Amino acid sequence: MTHTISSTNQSLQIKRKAVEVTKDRNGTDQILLQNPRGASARVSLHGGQVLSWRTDRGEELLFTSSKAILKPPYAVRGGIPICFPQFGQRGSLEQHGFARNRTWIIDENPPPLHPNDNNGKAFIDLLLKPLEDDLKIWPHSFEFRLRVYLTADGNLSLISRIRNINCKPFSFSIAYHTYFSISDISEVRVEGLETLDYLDNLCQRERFTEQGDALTFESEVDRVYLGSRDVIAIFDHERKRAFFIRKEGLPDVGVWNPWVKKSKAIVDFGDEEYKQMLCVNGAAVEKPITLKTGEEWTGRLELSVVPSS
Ligand SMILES: O=P(O)(O)OC[C@H]1O[C@@H](O)[C@H](O)[C@@H](O)[C@@H]1O
Repeated sequence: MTHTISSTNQSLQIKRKAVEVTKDRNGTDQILLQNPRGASARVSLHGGQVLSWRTDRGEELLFTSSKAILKPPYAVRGGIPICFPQFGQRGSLEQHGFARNRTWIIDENPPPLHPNDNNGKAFIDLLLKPLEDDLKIWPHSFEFRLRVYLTADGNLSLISRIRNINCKPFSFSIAYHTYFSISDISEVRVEGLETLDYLDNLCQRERFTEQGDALTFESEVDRVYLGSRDVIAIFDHERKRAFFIRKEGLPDVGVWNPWVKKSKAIVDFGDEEYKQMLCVNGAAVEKPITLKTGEEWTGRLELSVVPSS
């Protein structure tokens, strides 16, 4: 970052690099995205995981556990791990698939996206291809391209393109496992899921229908809401702000908070940290996505934060 004094009005101008690549303490590349107003996002090549998203006032919007294991191949408990090619335990793979545990690369020459998606400088393109060991447990040749993009307004956008590379049709599920930072789980409500059916992981995935006007929290929640609208909101009354989750190609929404007992059983999670985080995940779970040879799927998630009463 450089600081310069403008000769005309003597005001302090701060010039930031839109994209900077650094190394974390394990030697893994991390990419810092910054927009001209000072909002930022940090992405690791480990897991293609967004680790931080900050406002122009430097306020962190994503939760990371104080007990997170910052050593590959573990996924960091926080930020936005990507669950692919399996969400949860619905399949033969380890929970949430392997993409969050692999090293991605920077895609220097990605195929072009829709022009609007290039409208700015603060973005990075990542690429994951299967390793030989991955093909043994999931024998499908794919390319997973992920663009992480910080807009001029400070919104965080994730665009995924998954392609079948010349192999038999395959199916996958996917989720952006987003750990939102909140003031207190008892003070938040989620809107946009009312009247939807959901599968309850706490009751062997039994199907229920959401009855309330908005979702509030007073015990463990582990659900997948089915076929939701494309905008979901999380209102944080104490912090007087709301997150908006806009999604395309991701019909379902995972909602997870481990509450008291489960928190104590998770090694990389503090006993009391369930109060400060809520996972609301744009996902395609119930109906897996099938790609024939040469076909590509695109999914988008855009996160924004606004003041609210
Ligand atoms: O500990 P993991 O593998 O990151 O998973 C955390 C949670 O992720 C949620 O999405 C699942 O629905 C929960 O059942 C799970 O406990």
